[in-house]
Amino acid sequence: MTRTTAARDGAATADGAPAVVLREATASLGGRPVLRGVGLTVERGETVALLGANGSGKSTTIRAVLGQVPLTGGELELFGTPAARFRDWRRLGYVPQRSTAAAGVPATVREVVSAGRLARRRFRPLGREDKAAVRHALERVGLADRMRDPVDALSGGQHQRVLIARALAAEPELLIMDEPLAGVDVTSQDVLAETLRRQVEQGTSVLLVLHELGPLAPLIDRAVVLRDGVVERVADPATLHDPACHPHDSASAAEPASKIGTGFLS
Ligand SMILES: Nc1ncnc2c1ncn2[C@@H]1O[C@H](COP(=O)(O)OP(=O)(O)OP(=O)(O)O)[C@@H](O)[C@H]1O
Repeated sequence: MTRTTAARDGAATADGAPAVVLREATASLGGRPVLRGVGLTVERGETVALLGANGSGKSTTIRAVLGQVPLTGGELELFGTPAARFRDWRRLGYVPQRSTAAAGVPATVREVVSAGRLARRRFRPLGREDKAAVRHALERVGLADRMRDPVDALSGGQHQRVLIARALAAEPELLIMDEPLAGVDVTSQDVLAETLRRQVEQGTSVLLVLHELGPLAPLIDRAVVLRDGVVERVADPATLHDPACHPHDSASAAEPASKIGTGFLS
């Protein structure tokens, strides 16, 4: 069964509403409008990339989906429920930008990943099933052998893998990631791509902010390109390397389209 078919079949189940529907969403930060009418849908089982230049509103959009930035207008629905009534936040997993998470925290790899399971347990002690989920998540990202190490002893790419394992340990139905490849070497990028591919195969919906498509390109179902807080374009994966997808990328204006395959809006 193809991923698309799986998603379609998922949509036929009782709980088949899209993972995310954002309609005409507006939001302000520091008194300034940052989102100016963003529309975005992530169907069940779909992987959607948010692209756009620096400051276009990508992180703010996903923070709005996570309920961290209040909407001043428009609508947000999660799994078919208006955000104001949505309580099942454990269905969402979040991988923040690396620089903002777990830096300087005196914790082991296992403790950080276990934290991803705690919300699901409503902060009761972890049971056998939880511990197995933590180990499984660490195996997924190739760090099972480092679980007793302090997170501060890891490289940047390994650190990123820990944050992804933390989100995976909660077994989310929707995984939201903010620039998961930023500052990550090619080997770790490949590990992350493989981890994500297996997750998507199991039906997880994914919304992620990217600057570089890199090894994640084959996983992307749709790319939503933001500009100045509005959706400038929704691109089909087949056109992702089309220079028209990123008209504000100075490199794309200067180089032939065939050279743009390795980067996107960067
Ligand atoms: N806490 C804040 N207070 C005020 N303005 C903010 C705040 N956070 C972000 N902004 C502004 O909101 C706009 C959108 O920021 P956002 O982080 O969503 O952009 P982005 O597309 O994710 O950018 P980047 O690619 O640089 O990460 C920017 O102009 C930014 O300066």
